[in-house]
Amino acid sequence: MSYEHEDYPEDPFPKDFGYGAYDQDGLDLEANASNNSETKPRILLMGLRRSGKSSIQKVVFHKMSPNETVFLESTSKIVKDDINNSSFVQFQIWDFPGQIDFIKPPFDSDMIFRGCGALVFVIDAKDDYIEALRKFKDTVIEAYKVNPHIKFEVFIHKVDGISDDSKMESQRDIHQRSSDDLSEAGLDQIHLSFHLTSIYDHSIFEAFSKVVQKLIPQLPTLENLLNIFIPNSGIEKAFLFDVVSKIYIATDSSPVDMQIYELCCDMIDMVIDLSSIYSSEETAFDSGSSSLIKLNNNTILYMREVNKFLALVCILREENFNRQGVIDYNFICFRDAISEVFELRLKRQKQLQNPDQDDDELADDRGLTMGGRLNHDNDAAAVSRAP
Ligand SMILES: Nc1nc2c(ncn2[C@@H]2O[C@H](COP(=O)(O)OP(=O)(O)OP(=O)(O)O)[C@@H](O)[C@H]2O)c(=O)[nH]1
Repeated sequence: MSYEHEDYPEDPFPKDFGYGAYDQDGLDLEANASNNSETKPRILLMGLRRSGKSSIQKVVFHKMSPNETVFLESTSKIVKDDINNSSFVQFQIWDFPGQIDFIKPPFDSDMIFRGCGALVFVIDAKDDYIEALRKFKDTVIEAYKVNPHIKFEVFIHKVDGISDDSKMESQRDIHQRSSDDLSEAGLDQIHLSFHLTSIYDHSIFEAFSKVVQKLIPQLPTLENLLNIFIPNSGIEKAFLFDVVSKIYIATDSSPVDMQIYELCCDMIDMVIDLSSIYSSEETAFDSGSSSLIKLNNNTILYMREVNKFLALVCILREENFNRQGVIDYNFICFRDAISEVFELRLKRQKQLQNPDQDDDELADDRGLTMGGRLNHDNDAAAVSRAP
């Protein structure tokens, strides 16, 4: 993970300065559009001042403790953060200062929104949100004009300490008002999702998981693999975690129970903490990493490393763990399938960067997609071959 700043000059709006048009080295980013980091999907964090944007980014991606965020200073420049946790989790987060007017020059909306995958708009639920909704509407209208494929994600934030009833009421009201505003503007068809979040619990990780998942083109394949793996292994639920950020990049199709998700996050924290104490390696998480926790309700949490960045955490009934051999065998099939998806993705990325690649290589890729073991049925067969 790297961290980049884009310093504002003395005058925040000099004529030749468009937001984001230049990186910290003064390079013209548009001219460098083929540069790898610039072709990564971009997640924009926008919202009014002090709504909690920087706190979210620091807590989720930089392991800052929520209490420390009270000391964060107001953001005065766009902060770009490159997230390179794994081949699946690769994007840039741009944290915008709350005081920026996202629609008026010199804000270069064309440049900002064109490469954007998701726009996270943070609304402080503890504050009066009418002004925030007005800004949200203006931002969506402008962003949609430039890029109709953007996913708009509203985080109704700081809901800690608010009763469940008030949370639901705020969500209903914000949903209603923003949908009305946008349909008035003729934008009924946009992709709009709402999440109740707080940095003081796991809701922010859950919400970010959903945002990131929508940017992973291989998500349906990963979900299919999990849907095949689980019933054949006597497992109730499984999450594929990005270990560094604790966001889950895929899960099977059964509903997500927040308490189970929190237990899985805690398990990952515990494994990483213990491994860093006892491991002499630079990376505490390696191919031998696995962990088993028996809960007092006859349930087991079982974690296995998938690769350096990904872990599979499964929840199953204690009696089903008697057949650990089956689970481990099926897990190896699952892990192999994931690495094939990885390879395919890398090939595709190379291809995008080098569109002149010859046709034979293209044909190879198509063969892998159609005939490789990632084919749903083939994998079912592979998994059910388990002893
Ligand atoms: N109670 C509560 N406070 C939060 C939460 N998230 C952030 N805060 C607090 O909100 C304040 C503002 O947070 P920032 O992250 O600086 O807000 P920002 O949107 O980046 O602000 P600007 O940089 O001015 O645009 C800080 O004191 C945080 O501790 C949350 O989930 N719950």
